[in-house]
Amino acid sequence: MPSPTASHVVIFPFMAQGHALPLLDLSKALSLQQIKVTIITTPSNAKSIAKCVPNHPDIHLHEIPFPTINGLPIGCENTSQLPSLEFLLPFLHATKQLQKPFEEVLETMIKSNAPPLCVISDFFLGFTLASCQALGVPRLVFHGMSALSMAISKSSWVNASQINSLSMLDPVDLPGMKLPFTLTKADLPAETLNSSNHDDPMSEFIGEVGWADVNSWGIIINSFEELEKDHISFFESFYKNGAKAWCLGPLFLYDKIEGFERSINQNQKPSMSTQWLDEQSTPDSVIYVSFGTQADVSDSQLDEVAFGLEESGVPFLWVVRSKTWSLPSGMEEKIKDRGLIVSEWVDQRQILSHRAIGGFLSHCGWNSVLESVVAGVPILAWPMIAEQSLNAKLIVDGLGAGLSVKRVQNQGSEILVSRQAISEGVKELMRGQKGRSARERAEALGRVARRAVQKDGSSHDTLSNLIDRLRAY
Ligand SMILES: O=c1ccn([C@@H]2O[C@H](COP(=O)(O)OP(=O)(O)O[C@H]3O[C@H](CO)[C@@H](O)[C@H](O)[C@H]3O)[C@@H](O)[C@H]2O)c(=O)[nH]1
Repeated sequence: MPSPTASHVVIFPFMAQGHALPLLDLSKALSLQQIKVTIITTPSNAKSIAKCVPNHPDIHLHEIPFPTINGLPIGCENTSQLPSLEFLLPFLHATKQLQKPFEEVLETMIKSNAPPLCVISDFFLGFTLASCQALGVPRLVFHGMSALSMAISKSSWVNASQINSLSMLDPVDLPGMKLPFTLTKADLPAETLNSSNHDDPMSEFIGEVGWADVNSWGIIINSFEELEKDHISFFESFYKNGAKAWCLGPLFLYDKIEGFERSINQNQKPSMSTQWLDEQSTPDSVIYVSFGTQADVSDSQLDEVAFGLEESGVPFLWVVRSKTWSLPSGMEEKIKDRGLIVSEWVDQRQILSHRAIGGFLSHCGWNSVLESVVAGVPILAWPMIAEQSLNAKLIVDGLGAGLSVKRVQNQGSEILVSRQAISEGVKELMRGQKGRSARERAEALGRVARRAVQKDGSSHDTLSNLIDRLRAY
């Protein structure tokens, strides 16, 4: 049992940028509340984490070795290093072997009279619950998604047999849930409809970590109450033992709070993207294009993006992750005065807040959605995998802060977006009336989001309440 004076939290992020980054920002939020943080991670992830968390006396990294298993390339310690998403399941199974070293870290803390107030660990690291329960430490689970998406996913998992009898574009009604948009079966993450398929290994894994999820002490949500208040109690109803959901976001805003700005070397040259954006003299004139860290986009689809951006006539900054793709021939010459394509990691938050950026063609990962909204940048939504369709529906239909790119399902399962659809969507977002009104909505929402983490804001107060509850546990 943690002592009432303990002021120490253990954070164990999943090894994927979209999941880890918000928890690193949470460590900064906690240290602002005089809470010490130990971040548990593996050696290669520790190197990138060290670049993101400031050199702060209250934030420590503790490394545990990543296991070597058959079916996973050696040295692969982060989903961004996987050759393709096909390796995700072996990767997820490998992380289960982190249980023993994780438990040893907790045991050492307890033996040395420094038990943590709680462990905050990712949904995918379900094994942490058993260790926490055995050692009497509360586990808070973190999903990286909004409460709305989580509530829809959990309800669809429970109601899968009824939903499976519908056709893809039929509206889905989830009992007890008030949705801010019309939901169809096509919007739902594939795994959520597989709950009764015991032969599907991914569903089996989700079922396993899902059990640990609902038996956790609480849930950390990277979102803010003003956005989620209509779904929180429905979401909490899936949890046992009265677990509470704590909306603490947008967590990345803690990165900007005084004392925690990522250390910037004054002599360091601005990045190529920043230099290029600085040269764009018209505010809101450039569209930023990025599809996150997980989705695999085929080379032929990337060709369509290139042609679509070129046809739109709109200046663009595009981050491409593919190692195999190159620009179609003749394209470099056509776009050289109007577009910048980069293949390295960029500071997306900084880019979105640049005055030249006026729109974001995005896959709608939840972090990107939050970062765009906070910057007052409307989204051209192109969801690809996981719960991204739900985020896209929320931003476009629920909040009016974006537009949808037109997607067409071809004969196979691939969804193709044509160059015309990209060009039309980009032009409407950047220069059309619908884009203008989406920008106004994004700006208004951004103001609410920023207020949430300020003193007396909803997320700020919720964090203080959470710490009080943990101290009283
Ligand atoms: O060059 C880059 C690329 C990405 N990022 C950052 O990386 C994060 C990416 O997160 P997100 O936009 O959520 O995309 P993914 O990592 O692809 O998202 C995964 O994780 C999300 C959070 O759980 C889910 O919503 C998505 O469906 C899932 O694919 C964001 O903070 C970006 O700012 C950069 O800073 N620079």
